[in-house]
Amino acid sequence: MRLSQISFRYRKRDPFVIQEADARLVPGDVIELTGANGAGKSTLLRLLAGLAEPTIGTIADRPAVVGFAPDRFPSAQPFTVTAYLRHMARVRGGARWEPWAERLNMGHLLALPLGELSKGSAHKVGLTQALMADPGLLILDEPFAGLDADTRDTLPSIAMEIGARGGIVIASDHQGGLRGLPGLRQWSMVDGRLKESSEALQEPETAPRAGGRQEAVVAVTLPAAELPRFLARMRGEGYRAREIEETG
Ligand SMILES: Nc1ncnc2c1ncn2[C@@H]1O[C@H](COP(=O)(O)OP(=O)(O)OP(=O)(O)O)[C@@H](O)[C@H]1O
Repeated sequence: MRLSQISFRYRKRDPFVIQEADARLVPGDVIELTGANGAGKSTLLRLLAGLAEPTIGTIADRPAVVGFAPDRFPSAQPFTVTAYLRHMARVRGGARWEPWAERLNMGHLLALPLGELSKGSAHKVGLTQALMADPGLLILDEPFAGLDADTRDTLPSIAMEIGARGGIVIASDHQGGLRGLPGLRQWSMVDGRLKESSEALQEPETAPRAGGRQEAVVAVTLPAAELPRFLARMRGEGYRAREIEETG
């Protein structure tokens, strides 16, 4: 999936909220998006999800199935959690929501009306709805906000699993909930500009450069078609691995 020089503003004459963002996302990427309040994170996520179109520039090769868990789950709907998830499963062509509800510790919530849920519980409904369709692109807006401790611990492994089977995961996060995941890409929005930290590709400053060094960075060239499987395998073995350049 590729973002080519995308800029976005909500209305003509408004200032641009996103300015000339360029990025390439490949299967297996797990990305953390940070930035100050109002920096444009939610806007960028909505553009990635296809819920808004860039004012300028293009987004190409978006995976066919997108799961999106918004910052504020719209809980003012007259359904119980079960009725809502069943409905969404039908819309998603018979997707299975029950295993996700179990994994996200939602048993005690299923009979409750959506309107009675706390922010964290409503967020779990949003997560289940986003996960059930086995998305090729999973977009999570502040997924850790208000979550209970067990679910906070579960979410990074879910993100890794989706990456390992060739999906792309991007989550805006103030809380560092995905930090420490091998190969995590770190994006930040600063004054409407998208920046990527290249931390994952640098040797730590503390690592001696020769002799008994602790880490090494290697480049591997391989057929493009094998990239998702290769990245997933490396990450599965605990290495930080990501694509660094497009060749040919
Ligand atoms: N529907 C809208 N119409 C007009 N302006 C908007 C709209 N939604 C957001 N904005 C403006 O766009 C800018 C970026 O907002 P956005 O919600 O994308 O930021 P954010 O980084 O997600 O912030 P937060 O961390 O507070 O959620 C802000 O100045 C905001 O006021």
